[in-house]
Amino acid sequence: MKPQDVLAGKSSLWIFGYGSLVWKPDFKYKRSKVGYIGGYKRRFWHGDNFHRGNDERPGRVVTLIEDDDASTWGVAFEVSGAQAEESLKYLNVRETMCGGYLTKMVDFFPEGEEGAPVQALVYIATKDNPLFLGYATPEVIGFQIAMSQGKSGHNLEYLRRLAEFMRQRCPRVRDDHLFHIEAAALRVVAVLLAAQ
Ligand SMILES: N[C@@H](CCC(=O)N[C@@H](CS)C(=O)NCC(=O)O)C(=O)O
Repeated sequence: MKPQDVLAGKSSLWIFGYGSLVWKPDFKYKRSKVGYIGGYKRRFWHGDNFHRGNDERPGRVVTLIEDDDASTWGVAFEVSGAQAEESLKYLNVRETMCGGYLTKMVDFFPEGEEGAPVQALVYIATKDNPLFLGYATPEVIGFQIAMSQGKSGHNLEYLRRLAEFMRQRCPRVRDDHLFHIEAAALRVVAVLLAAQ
């Protein structure tokens, strides 16, 4: 796949989303497919002081951490021609608000399709990103998410919509990290409501 062919509309580019992109791509695309990439685990280890948090109280969003034994489920979006140009321009702005994400081409395996994987572009926030927060327990992450909000909305919305996507579109996939954090965040909300 040559970039000039994608921009000329002669071939397509697939963009893999695994965080907010699965429920809010906010760019035009030809079609989308649910599926997974191998060699990475999704973790709420990246800070966000814009979309879902601020400088005083950064939110937590997901990134991908290399792990040969892991896979991450999400959605790949097919773009071509003007759509490709517009989506890449848009994502470069959206993702750089969180300190910037690297881009990589990875093998994407569409659900239910036997053939060869599709090459897809993925945005990854690496450990040397200034906003990288790294490991914390589900309780700590859940608390941070329950208490953060930014210009795109509350961090809880980000968490709940990703969890809902996994429950509805990938019901057979086990994602303990995601669901333990969701349960922890909801416990914080319950305590705050009870204290009112
Ligand atoms: N690269 C991730 C997106 C990670 C992510 O959620 N990035 C934040 C920026 S740090 C975002 O787009 N937030 C938009 C929002 O929270 O509405 C994906 O493939 O879904």
